[in-house]
Amino acid sequence: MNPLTLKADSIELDFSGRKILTDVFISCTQGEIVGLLGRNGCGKSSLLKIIFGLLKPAYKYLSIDDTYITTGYKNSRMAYLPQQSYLPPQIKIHDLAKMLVDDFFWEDFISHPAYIKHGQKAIAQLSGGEQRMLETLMIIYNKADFILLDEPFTHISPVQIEELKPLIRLCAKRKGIIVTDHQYRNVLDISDRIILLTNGCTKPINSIDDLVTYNYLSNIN
Ligand SMILES: Nc1ncnc2c1ncn2[C@@H]1O[C@H](COP(=O)(O)OP(=O)(O)OP(=O)(O)O)[C@@H](O)[C@H]1O
Repeated sequence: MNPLTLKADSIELDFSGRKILTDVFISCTQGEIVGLLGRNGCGKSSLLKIIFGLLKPAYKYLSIDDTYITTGYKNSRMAYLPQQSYLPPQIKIHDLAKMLVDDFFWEDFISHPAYIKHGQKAIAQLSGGEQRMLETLMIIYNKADFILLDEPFTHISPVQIEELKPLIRLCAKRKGIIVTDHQYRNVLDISDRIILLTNGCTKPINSIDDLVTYNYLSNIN
């Protein structure tokens, strides 16, 4: 089957007259990971919410394989990891996973050390990092064609980030993934392409020097 392509184009968002997004184009094809970088408050989370359908902008054009779609969440085309934890505190990980994880990935999920250790616990019994790891796994192992990840590495310790990155890469063999995180080196590591959001506009990044040119990095370190 041919890989599908998600496109988000001409997005315009303002909050109380303050322009946040003015000239946005981002695409993602199944099989690739697109890294979305940008300074605090530039609109990365807003953009992912618009694509998923949680935030209504003044204007947007969203399509999958050039067919217009109204929201990403409809028909389970997309799965979304929000910046803030989304899990209901009293539900057991195993029960949530049964609803979220695709059969294709079930064995991978239940053989992960985080599930083996915490699968029978309720969310409220987990630390912030344990929660983040499990909610990220449940999203990347969802059956959706496209995955939107807002800060998957936050609260996760370095060793576990190194374990998580190859799993995200592996999932991208079947899915298109858009990921944003302030741990830009981890984003660079796993991404096939980088898009920078700056002054409301998206800029394709061709080299790390571009990140300095656009004032995302102060120097290359
Ligand atoms: N519901 C809202 N009402 C008003 N302003 C908002 C709302 N949500 C976000 N904003 C503002 O819009 C801008 C973009 O916010 P957003 O959360 O998308 O940025 P971000 O790039 O994800 O930031 P960070 O990297 O700090 O998480 C910010 O200035 C924020 O204060």
